[in-house]
Amino acid sequence: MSETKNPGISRRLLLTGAGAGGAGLAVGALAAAAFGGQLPQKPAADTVDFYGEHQAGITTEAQDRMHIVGFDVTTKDRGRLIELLRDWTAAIEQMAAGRPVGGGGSYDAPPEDTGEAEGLSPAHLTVTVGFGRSLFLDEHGKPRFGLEGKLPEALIELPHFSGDMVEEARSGGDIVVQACANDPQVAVHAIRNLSRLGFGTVRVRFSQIGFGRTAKTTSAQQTPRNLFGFKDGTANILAEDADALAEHVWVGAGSDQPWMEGGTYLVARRIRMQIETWDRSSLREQENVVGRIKSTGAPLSGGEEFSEPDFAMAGSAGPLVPVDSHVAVLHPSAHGGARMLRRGFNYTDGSDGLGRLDAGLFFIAFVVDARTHFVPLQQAMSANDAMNEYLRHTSSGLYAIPPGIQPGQYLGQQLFEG
Ligand SMILES: C=CC1=C(C)c2cc3[nH]c(cc4nc(cc5[nH]c(cc1n2)c(C)c5CCC(=O)O)C(CCC(=O)O)=C4C)c(C)c3C=C
Ligand SMILES: [Fe+2]
Repeated sequence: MSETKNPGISRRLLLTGAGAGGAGLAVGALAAAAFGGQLPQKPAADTVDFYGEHQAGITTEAQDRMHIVGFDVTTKDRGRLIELLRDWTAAIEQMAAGRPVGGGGSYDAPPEDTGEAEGLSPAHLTVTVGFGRSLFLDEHGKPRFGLEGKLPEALIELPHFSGDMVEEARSGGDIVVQACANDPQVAVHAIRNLSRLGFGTVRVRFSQIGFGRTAKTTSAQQTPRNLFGFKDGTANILAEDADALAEHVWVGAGSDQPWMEGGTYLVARRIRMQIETWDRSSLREQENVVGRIKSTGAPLSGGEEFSEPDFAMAGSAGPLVPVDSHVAVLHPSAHGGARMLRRGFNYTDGSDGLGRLDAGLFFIAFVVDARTHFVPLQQAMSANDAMNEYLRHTSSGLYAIPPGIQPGQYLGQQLFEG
């Protein structure tokens, strides 16, 4: 990764005095200026465009690291919420370009940027912001923030699925912020600085770090592996497939809420994987559960990784791809053609106190409508999927992801001013 930020003067050089003669206050003031981005900047490499028709972090190449946070809004003041969205937009734009947050600041005030990304590559940082149903309606069903009439029909309360062990404190939230990067420190820095800007307006409800991507979103990327050791993302919707994106991911012009045109819906499920049990199961069992060959990712009916599974091909004891295998249960042919853009991450969160790792998949998918593209699939999965024996769903969330913006606009402007 290249080091491309604030190449003029490094903060360490300034603070040690080695680069500026050592006079405390002058050095400090100069450091504050450099850190605030007031010196000439070279355009950073390793960046992903922040502005565009759609928000970054959806079809843009899946990075290796993620930090996702659900926030609850603590203010009742619509103007303050909009002000925060403006501040976040400015900060995200700066961080995505590899610059520190803020515009300088005073030496006698806390630095505007927390500093831990200084000197690092922007690492293809993307920050994606969305809104939960609870931003629109309070617990009594009363509109919040003057958003009456703005709740999309598709922004439903996700139902309880059989076997769910969902923890409320890890689920939902008024606002979701997904930061992805190829450097964990860059992703954490982004979330930390947005949380800091939100002090007094929002509070963190849940936070999850993912350490390895479990999907590919462009044809150039290799298919990664999940913690079951299987290739994951083989049949994903890719950025190059504009027709599939238009049909299954992007909200079109016919939606009940014009502000969502060009947006999408993010489904989040924290799924703990019973990896100790999995690791004691035979390779035959593992492959029958997934419906694919572990080493190559090819369907059990034959071919190579990207061959279509043949669910009718018979083996000696029934179909070669078992009817209760994950691939058979979730395949579009079983769901009226519905597909999703998966963009999840492996996670580990220490141990559970019983000698087992708390590890799994933080499942993230982007869909045009969860009522048609997620709920029926999750219902089928919880009823019929052999993989269930090894899974426990511990969180759940659905968020409306507004479209992208142009310079001068703020994230969510279509909702608040549309
Ligand atoms: C309801 C949606 C899905 C959940 C939840 C889910 C969890 C989950 N998946 C794996 C591992 C694999 N999934 C694979 C394919 C696949 N999964 C879903 C949906 C959900 N998965 C779909 C729609 C598909 C594609 C089906 C198809 O078109 O063939 C695969 C196979 C490789 C691939 O295509 O990606 C694996 C492996 C885990 C471990 C998991 C929960 C922890
Ligand atoms: Fe899956």
